[in-house]
Amino acid sequence: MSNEDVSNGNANDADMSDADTNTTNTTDPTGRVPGRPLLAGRGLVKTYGRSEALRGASVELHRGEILALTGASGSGKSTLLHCLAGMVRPDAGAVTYDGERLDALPEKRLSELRRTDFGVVFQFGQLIPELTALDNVALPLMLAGTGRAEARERAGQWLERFGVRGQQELRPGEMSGGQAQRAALARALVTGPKAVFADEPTGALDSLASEQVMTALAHTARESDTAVLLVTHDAQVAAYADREVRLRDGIVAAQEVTA
Ligand SMILES: Nc1ncnc2c1ncn2[C@@H]1O[C@H](COP(=O)(O)OP(=O)(O)OP(=O)(O)O)[C@@H](O)[C@H]1O
Repeated sequence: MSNEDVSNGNANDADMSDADTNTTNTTDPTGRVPGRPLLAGRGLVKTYGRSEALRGASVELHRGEILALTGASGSGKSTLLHCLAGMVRPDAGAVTYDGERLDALPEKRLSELRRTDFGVVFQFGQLIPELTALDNVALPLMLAGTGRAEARERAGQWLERFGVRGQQELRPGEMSGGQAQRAALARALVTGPKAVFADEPTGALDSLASEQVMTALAHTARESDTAVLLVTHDAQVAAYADREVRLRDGIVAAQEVTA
């Protein structure tokens, strides 16, 4: 089931109120969920030099929802994820997080929000190579003020939960790609974020490791009502999402229910 051009806003529609998004109690054919989204981008435009990465894309992410962003290489998926995660400021349009205009926040408040409310997982290299898996996962807790012993204990529980047992004292270079990626997920989730941004989290993994990572991510998201924005090229990975939004040339070309 697919709906063409259902969600491209225009930058003038960027301001969003509850009334905009709360007009129905039924899920529409695109799978869009009623009620105020946790995170929304409206009419997002981002240009790099002569390259128009986003040309007015709009997308909504709800609590507990796993949303796959798909599309050809260069269609703007990562740029959209970066705008929604507050890592890149759009040239036009609005990003609203929990009722607050994210794109207009001062850098200090934005960094704080990213630390407290968001988790990120990328394709490669986000673990600190000098630290063990345990210390990598404990780090965000320590940065948030948790003491080292408690942070390490909680990190150990998260690693266990993600099936990283017996390798907690290994450094990332000593682990398999799948184990390292599950440790990276544990690190993204250990602080209890409301939203997780995963850009090709399984891009460097074989299909078994990819399945293990996605199962762990989907399970935790459901259990803790965490919203997940997932950029992927892989249809098998996108199948873990509740909904798929397909980008083409910087705008939303289609969205459909996948679950
Ligand atoms: N930091 C940047 N500097 C210059 N151009 C950029 C930058 N980031 C993205 N672009 C350009 O914007 C367009 C969209 O890129 P983006 O990475 O968002 O697409 P994508 O769909 O994630 O691609 P891929 O699947 O290949 O990762 C591309 O033409 C890209 O070259």
